[in-house]
Amino acid sequence: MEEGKMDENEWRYHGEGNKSLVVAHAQRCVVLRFLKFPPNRKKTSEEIFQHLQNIVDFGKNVMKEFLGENYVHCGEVVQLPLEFVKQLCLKIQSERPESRCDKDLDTLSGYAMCLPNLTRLQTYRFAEHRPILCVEIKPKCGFIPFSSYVTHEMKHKVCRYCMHQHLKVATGKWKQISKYCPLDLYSGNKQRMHFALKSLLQEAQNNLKIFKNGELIYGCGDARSPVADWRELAHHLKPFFFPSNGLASGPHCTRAVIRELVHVITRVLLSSSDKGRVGALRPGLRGPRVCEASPFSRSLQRQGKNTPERSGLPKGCLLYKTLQVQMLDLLDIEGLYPLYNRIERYLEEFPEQRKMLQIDGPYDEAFYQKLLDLSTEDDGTVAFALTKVQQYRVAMTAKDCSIMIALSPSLQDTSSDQRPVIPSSRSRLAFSVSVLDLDLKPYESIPHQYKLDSKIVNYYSKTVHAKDDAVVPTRLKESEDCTLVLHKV
Ligand SMILES: O=P(O)(O)O[C@@H]1[C@@H](OP(=O)(O)O)[C@H](OP(=O)(O)O)[C@H](O)[C@H](OP(=O)(O)O)[C@H]1OP(=O)(O)O
Ligand SMILES: Nc1ncnc2c1ncn2[C@@H]1O[C@H](COP(=O)(O)OP(=O)(O)OP(=O)(O)O)[C@@H](O)[C@H]1O
Repeated sequence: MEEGKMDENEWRYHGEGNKSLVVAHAQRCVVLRFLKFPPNRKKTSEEIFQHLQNIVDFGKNVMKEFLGENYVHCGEVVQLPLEFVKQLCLKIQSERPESRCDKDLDTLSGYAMCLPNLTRLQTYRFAEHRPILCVEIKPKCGFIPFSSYVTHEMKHKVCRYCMHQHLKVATGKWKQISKYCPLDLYSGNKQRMHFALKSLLQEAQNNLKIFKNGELIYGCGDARSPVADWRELAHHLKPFFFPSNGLASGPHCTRAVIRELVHVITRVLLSSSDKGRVGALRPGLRGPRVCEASPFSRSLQRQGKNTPERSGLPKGCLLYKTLQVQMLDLLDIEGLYPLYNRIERYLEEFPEQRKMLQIDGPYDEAFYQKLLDLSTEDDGTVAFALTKVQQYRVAMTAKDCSIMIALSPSLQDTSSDQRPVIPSSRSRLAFSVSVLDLDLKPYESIPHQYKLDSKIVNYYSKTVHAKDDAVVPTRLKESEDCTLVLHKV
């Protein structure tokens, strides 16, 4: 990056989350990722540099090890001219969703991360004119806790995502409950995965975005005003998936194109890359494979089938690896919180030890090695508490990351396209899979997680489950066939 020649007009607003804002270069396949902070919570430039460097180091030394070289793009910290950042901030302000404007872009430090633009990933000499489709999925936590510290029985039956949905709707974050259940996506069972992906397409919330040639074409621009127009989406998808039923327009064509998308994404998600040392992580215990709140499993229950066919994920695929990292949450927040308190008490007595405990980094090889200790026998030491707390932070990071799938028509001549390909009705699609938002969750957020967990479960138990016993839930009427739920257009 030639910092002296930075021109804000060459960059455009790309997207943002709760903690960072991303701008994309108009021509080159790179993005800048800036940190965001609540107004008045200003950090020093040195603190911001260190925070960003920690993100890069954590990606390199921990997440690349767990998830594999090919899936993780760590980027680098760059220093930008302050005038450029100031002008850029002014330029993009009007494009920011209102719901994200409670935090301001950091314009004072001049530091940002420079990363490949994963929505336009051109790693292997793509022909410039070839369209690129990119599907971003934030799958969230894919397992039901198996820890014996769990006190709420409901947590052994219903997954956190499905419970949280009800609280989110009650607090106005989203308008309606999604039929998506992460356990369906992580099941490895194609039928369940198709159902999960269709559910995401029906109610994207912040779990699904689709980009075409780097532009957001589907999913949430603004968290509070999602648009779900399948006809328009199908129109965008036609260069990639010509409907196999031969129809060029109309609702049947739309549905056929969407179905193709779902099938291709499922195949890509099940594809494997052998890299990554996730073999080192074998939590062993597993909770139930099915969430009782998932409309898919409810539908099976009604048909008298209690558990769907076992499929399981192939060991090399990104979903499998991500799930293994999520399962580093061995004790659940209920078992973890007392250990956090043990560290807090220790730090009260020996505040100078914080650095030595590596709570705020460095996230180096030594930090990674300690994460591999999966023992759950508490010997009462601070060392044990620390290992479990750090594993929990890493697990929470994997529960909140996103998966980016880039698809592009492949040339017939395979020698010029080294990426793996997947057949579709229109052409063969070269694809790449990456993971993003791998910022280690802060130590300080543990008390918040503890409170939130209890709030989610209590709300679900008191309101939803009580009602559930009495009446059939509105989200799943008897007539609904879960395997074929398609949005009417
Ligand atoms: O707690 P959750 O499950 O609601 O997850 C938060 C996300 O909400 P979601 O459930 O995806 O709607 C939340 O996403 P949104 O800002 O709501 O889009 C953030 O990703 C948040 O992470 P952080 O505090 O920014 O590091 C996430 O918080 P963490 O719990 O991952 O720290
Ligand atoms: N390298 C990248 N290439 C393309 N798009 C990206 C890249 N990194 C981030 N984005 C886009 O920017 C959005 C926000 O980025 P990111 O998820 O890192 O923000 P965040 O604030 O850390 O998220 P969260 O709300 O989960 O804390 C992503 O959802 C994605 O659409």
